[in-house]
Amino acid sequence: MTAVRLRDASLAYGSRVLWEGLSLDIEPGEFVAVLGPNGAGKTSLLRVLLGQQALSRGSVEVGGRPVQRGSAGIGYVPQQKNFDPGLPVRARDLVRFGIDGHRWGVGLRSRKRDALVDHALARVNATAYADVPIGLLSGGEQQRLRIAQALITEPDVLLCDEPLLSLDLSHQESVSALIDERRKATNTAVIFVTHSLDPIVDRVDRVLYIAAGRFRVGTVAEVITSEVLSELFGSPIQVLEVGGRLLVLGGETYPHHHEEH
Ligand SMILES: Nc1ncnc2c1ncn2[C@@H]1O[C@H](COP(=O)(O)OP(=O)(O)OP(=O)(O)O)[C@@H](O)[C@H]1O
Repeated sequence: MTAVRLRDASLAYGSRVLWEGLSLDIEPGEFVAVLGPNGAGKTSLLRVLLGQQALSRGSVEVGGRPVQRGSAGIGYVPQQKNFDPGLPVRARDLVRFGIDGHRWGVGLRSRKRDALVDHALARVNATAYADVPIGLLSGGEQQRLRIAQALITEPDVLLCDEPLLSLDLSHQESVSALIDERRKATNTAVIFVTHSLDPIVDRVDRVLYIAAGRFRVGTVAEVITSEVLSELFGSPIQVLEVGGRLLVLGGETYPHHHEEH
């Protein structure tokens, strides 16, 4: 069954159209990166999939059903803000909220919950700091816990909003490897909003690039080209390959790593 299906979907706030005519099927286990300049409507797309924002037109289904707020079939890693160092919440408490905040968890015995939390912590290699207050952990460690929280209900779809923001290179690599391993192990579809393709370019199956009220969908090689992006932005964009990286100049400047294709 298709993990996410959008049909002729449009989103406008008043007269401002963020995107329109978006038809897209995302398959189980597929890794889709969502790119675009600030304000293009990337987070709004995630909000649509979460059932927090209605489409202006068209339809959206997740797991073959119309989207539902609070569905256990969707895991969500929100845009990162570091936790306050004094916050009296341990790592395991944060992960546990992934169960307690859901109808999914109603009726589960306490021992069963503890076992699920331990398992989720182990899967993201966070057992060693399970009892540490989250505000004392590094950005990368905090991000692992958010991923554990999002995955504890075994969702079919994982939505990530800039999950690598403010992480150093080694944490960017380990967090994206973690997400990639998980989607392969459990066939979870991943929709990953990002400003930089660099850490995930080898992992993504397709890119959804949104700009100027329009969008393009395809592989990195199909979409990240001067021709396609200039047409999308409606102004000259240059995609340059420099030292094995792909640089997009104009519109907004993003460094993109590029593999030989
Ligand atoms: N509920 C709302 N009502 C009106 N306008 C909104 C609403 N939510 C978002 N917007 C506007 O829609 C635009 C798109 O917002 P969105 O957060 O989806 O963009 P984005 O692509 O995720 O941007 P960024 O890269 O900056 O995070 C923004 O200009 C935002 O101010």
